[in-house]
Amino acid sequence: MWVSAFSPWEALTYAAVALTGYIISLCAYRVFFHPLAKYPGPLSYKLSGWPLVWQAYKGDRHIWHLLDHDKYGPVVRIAPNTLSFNTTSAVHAIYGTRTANVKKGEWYKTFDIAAGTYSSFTETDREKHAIKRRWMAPAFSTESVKANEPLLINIIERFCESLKPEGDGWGAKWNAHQMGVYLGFDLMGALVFGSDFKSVQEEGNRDLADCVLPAQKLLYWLSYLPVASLVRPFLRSQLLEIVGGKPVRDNNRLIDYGKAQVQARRSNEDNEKGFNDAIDFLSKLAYNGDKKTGWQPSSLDLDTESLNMIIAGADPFSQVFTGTLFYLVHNADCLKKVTSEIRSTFASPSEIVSGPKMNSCTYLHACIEESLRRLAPVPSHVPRVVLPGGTTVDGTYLPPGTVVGVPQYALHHNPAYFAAPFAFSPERWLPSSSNPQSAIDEMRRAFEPFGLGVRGCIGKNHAYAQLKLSLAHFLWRFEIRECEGEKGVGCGRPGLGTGRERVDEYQLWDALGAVRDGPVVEVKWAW
Ligand code: HEM
Repeated sequence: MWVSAFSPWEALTYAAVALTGYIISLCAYRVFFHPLAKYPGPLSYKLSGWPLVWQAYKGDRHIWHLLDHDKYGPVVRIAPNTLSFNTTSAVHAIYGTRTANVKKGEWYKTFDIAAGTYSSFTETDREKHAIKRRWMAPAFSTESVKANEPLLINIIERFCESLKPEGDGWGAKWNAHQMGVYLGFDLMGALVFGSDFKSVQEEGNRDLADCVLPAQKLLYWLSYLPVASLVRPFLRSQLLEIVGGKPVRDNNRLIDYGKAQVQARRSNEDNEKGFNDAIDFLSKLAYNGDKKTGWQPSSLDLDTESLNMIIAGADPFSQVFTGTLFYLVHNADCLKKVTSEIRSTFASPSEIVSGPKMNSCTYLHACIEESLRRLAPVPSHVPRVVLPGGTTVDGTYLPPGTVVGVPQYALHHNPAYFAAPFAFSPERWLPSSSNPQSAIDEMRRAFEPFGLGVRGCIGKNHAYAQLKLSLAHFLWRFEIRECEGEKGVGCGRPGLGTGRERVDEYQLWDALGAVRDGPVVEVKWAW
């Protein structure tokens, strides 16, 4: 009866009016009455989360964070419910304190769920995460780093061997980004699975290593979709393989490789009886649980964690290894200093191991720190959600449900903390009469390439060991230069996009890690 009071046309008109009214009220609420209404930011960010999706899709989020902080100040509203801070006090309040009333939120849930469950990286429940972190700690201890070192050195030496030119002159050109990806994957394959991928040496073996970045890029922008929760259940489906294409298939291939490895461990009786002395992470994790609670990992936990470790470990390593080479070939003085330090410290490659001699290479360490600062390997805001009861950041109360974060790239280039922030200057990390230790300590508070606190990087010790060993072995053996005729690959340039004009800056396209290219280099045996 009631329905017949309206013609279809009238019903459609009323529905359109109601929808328009709803959208106008929502916009007005978000701009004028929302609890975050007082914070500055572009109008488009206040109205909707779609600008973030677009920035994530384009890989430019970190650049927009930096530009927005330059324009609007230390706190910017980057989405209706999200604030970005650019201060040391905020980074410690949000990530660094065990008592911070925040947790990882829904955003993380898209990443490795296709493998079956949440990993230590994506688990949002604080208790469950603490269990996983205790379970994984032995694999990431200092002893474990030392025990794995011969394995890593073997892979690094093979990497150097495969780059060695035939004669005394300069060898064939190679793309440092690509070779860095293969080295990173080979190192992590050995650590996580005990596998010898040989992706550096054999082109036919590069299939899996080539999967990491495209898969990460896809998951990154998908995770920002306002409808991400609707997409998640389909991540492992054939439908998404058709719609998402190669990146989805790549992600699934990585998962399948991990699953096969887990199954091999699970069906190995020696392993089960504890007879296997393999030191790879998976062997360590497969038959150990959390001693405190008695929790034991399921096969799904292992599938997911192995995927997580290979991605979380391989890509940032490659990024920093290649990025350091980029900044060294573009800064001849730094290259000269670091090579002479390495060659005068170690008499031969067989001496290049972790220990007092490596620790004495302070310039090498400073070059790595400076690359970590410039690259900011996880360059954008990684979000935390405020829990019931709210929290206070930089003197302002934030209500429960607010999403907060500090973008690494913006913080690492904040002139309030780093003088000449776009200069590559390892010297800033070394004490001298004009650079007292107290100033370095203060600067270090704004330096967070591995994150901070309970959700900070569990692989930090492994990462430093891998970076130092790889760079020291490589630079001991080789002279390196950018290839004539291929100069500028990886550099910024006018016309490349907003914020990408600096010619001496290694360009990253943010994908939680980062897509990048070059430099194209050639090497010569140094001895
Ligand atoms: C240069 C190398 C590396 C950098 C810059 C880096 C950076 C980071 C950052 C910033 C986070 C926190 C992310 C967040 O809050 O969302 C993180 C977490 C993590 N990283 Fe790394 N990482 C590196 C190497 C590694 C390696 C080698 C491994 C494994 C062997 C690893 C495993 C992990 C794991 C498992 C987490 C999650 C920790 C948790 O939430 O408990 N990372 N990493």
